[in-house]
Amino acid sequence: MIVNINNLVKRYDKVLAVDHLNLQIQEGEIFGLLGPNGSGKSTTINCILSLLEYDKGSIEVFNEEMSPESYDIKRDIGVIFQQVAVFEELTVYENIKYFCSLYVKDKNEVKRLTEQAISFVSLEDYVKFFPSKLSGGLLRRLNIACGIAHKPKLIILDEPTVAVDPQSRNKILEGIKKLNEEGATVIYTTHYMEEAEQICDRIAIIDKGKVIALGTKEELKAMISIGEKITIEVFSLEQNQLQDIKELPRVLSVEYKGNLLSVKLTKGKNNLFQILSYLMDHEIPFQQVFTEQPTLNDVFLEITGKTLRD
Ligand SMILES: Nc1ncnc2c1ncn2[C@@H]1O[C@H](COP(=O)(O)OP(=O)(O)OP(=O)(O)O)[C@@H](O)[C@H]1O
Repeated sequence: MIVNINNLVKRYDKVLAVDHLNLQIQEGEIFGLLGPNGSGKSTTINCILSLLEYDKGSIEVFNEEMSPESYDIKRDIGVIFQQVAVFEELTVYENIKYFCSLYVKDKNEVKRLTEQAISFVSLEDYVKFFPSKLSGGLLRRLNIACGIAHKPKLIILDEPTVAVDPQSRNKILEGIKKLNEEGATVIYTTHYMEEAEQICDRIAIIDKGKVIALGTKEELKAMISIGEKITIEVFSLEQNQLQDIKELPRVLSVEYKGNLLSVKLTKGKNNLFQILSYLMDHEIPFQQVFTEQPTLNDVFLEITGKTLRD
């Protein structure tokens, strides 16, 4: 067990930010904390790091109780916060080297680790740049390189891709996967469900300071009734026909808006076939057809009644 959180409660005056939260994070996993803004992700991270005092509960990191003075534990943790924290007067290379040398004494080792961190976030072409000359995405990549250069066993990233361009976002996600393959355990907070699906081995969905669902993405999707979403471009549909489709086997809900018929169904064979057969039997013309698996947003919606991106 790398992190063990039991019954964590954290209040800010009247706001209950973390509400009896339990989490056990295993060695070697990329663990996602997925939840909307204000759900308590950053507060949980700050409690894990003992940067915040909490009201109740216990937190162990590497099987030891975490406290503000746990310097040995903190040495093995790399944290990347949302806010970029680098030195403006140092170049990309010098910044990473500086942060690495806070933990590593041997100069050759610092050089090797600095170069490796640069390659992890693909900043090879920018080593001589000063931070003020970097785009937002490149700056975030530099921030990450500074946090991971000393090869921590546990890497915590708090929403590292918010407002980052797609190219930098992909580099960041690829870098995190590489670090994990090399042995680091990763805690990754995000409100982007696609990212959680893309890189996380297990995901805790958080809402109002509570874990409302936990598992692999497959396990989470199996918790809900929706198995498939079918969307068909249909140009004219009568109310009674819509009702007929609603009554087909396994159909959970039907919506018809702007020439798009959207049908949610439970898992089953021939879901698409039965809907297309109905349209053809009734000589209802249709064009484009899409089918989708449920997303983590559907999981969130079914459990909480609201979407992840309100
Ligand atoms: N310093 C603070 N003082 C008072 N309330 C706070 C403070 N920090 C956070 N909160 C509140 O605690 C709750 C949890 O916030 P937190 O920042 O942990 O959520 P989050 O999931 O990380 O959201 P975000 O992605 O927006 O940072 C929210 O209601 C927030 O307004």
